[in-house]
Amino acid sequence: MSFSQYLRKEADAIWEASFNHPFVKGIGDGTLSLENFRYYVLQDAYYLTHFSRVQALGAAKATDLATTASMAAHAQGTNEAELSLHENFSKRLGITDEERQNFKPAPTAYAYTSHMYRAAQFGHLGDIIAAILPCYWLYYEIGERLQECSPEESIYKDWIAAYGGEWFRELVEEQIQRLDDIAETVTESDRQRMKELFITSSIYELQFWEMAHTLEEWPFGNEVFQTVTAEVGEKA
Ligand SMILES: Cc1ncc(C[n+]2csc(CCO)c2C)c(N)n1
Repeated sequence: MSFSQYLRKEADAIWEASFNHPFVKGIGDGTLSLENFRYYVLQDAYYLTHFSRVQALGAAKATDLATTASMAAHAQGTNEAELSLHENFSKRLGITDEERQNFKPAPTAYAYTSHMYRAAQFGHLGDIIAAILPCYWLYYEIGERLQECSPEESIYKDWIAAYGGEWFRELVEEQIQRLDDIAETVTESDRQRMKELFITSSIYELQFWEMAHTLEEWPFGNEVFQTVTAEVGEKA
């Protein structure tokens, strides 16, 4: 069994919980409220900004030029593909620039992106791929599972179409192959760490749906977050 297949198996119960989460089910059957989806879109735009930076850190950590170029292309792709999807949704959902400027990430969005930066800070390219692969792969499997669904809400139809598409499968397969190639050349303790990063990201993916389902907020209010961001010079 390949390393990626092994990780997929180990994460199966967590992924099943994502497939069955009311937010995901609600996209499929169209019962998800637009208030929750709107909240998700705002949090996800924040997530994607940082995801793209982590991909770029992967480009910097690669040890051959072809991989550097490919990871950089992925970082650019996140901006083009994902954020253009978001721009489209934002217009349709009436999200204003002011709302974006005053936006504060919820605890889970902050924790998930922090987890990916941790992999990038302390790990090698294999750690970064292990931490970001569930984002690609889980969304692809969700897209596949929802292909047959035809929710009345056209925003949800477009969301399903985006992740079930062929262009997306190629991106996912490329990153799976990269993970398996790296896994063959590293030590057992490296593989153990990569597994933990993959599982942790899988759990955060599940928590991300839950965050949007519950419209999660910071205890004591979002103002607390202004102090956190001021400390680390956060701009995004
Ligand atoms: C929380 C969260 N997780 C995964 C994705 C999906 N995604 C984000 S970047 C990327 C790779 C390039 O498209 C993919 C598949 C998302 N949007 N939000």
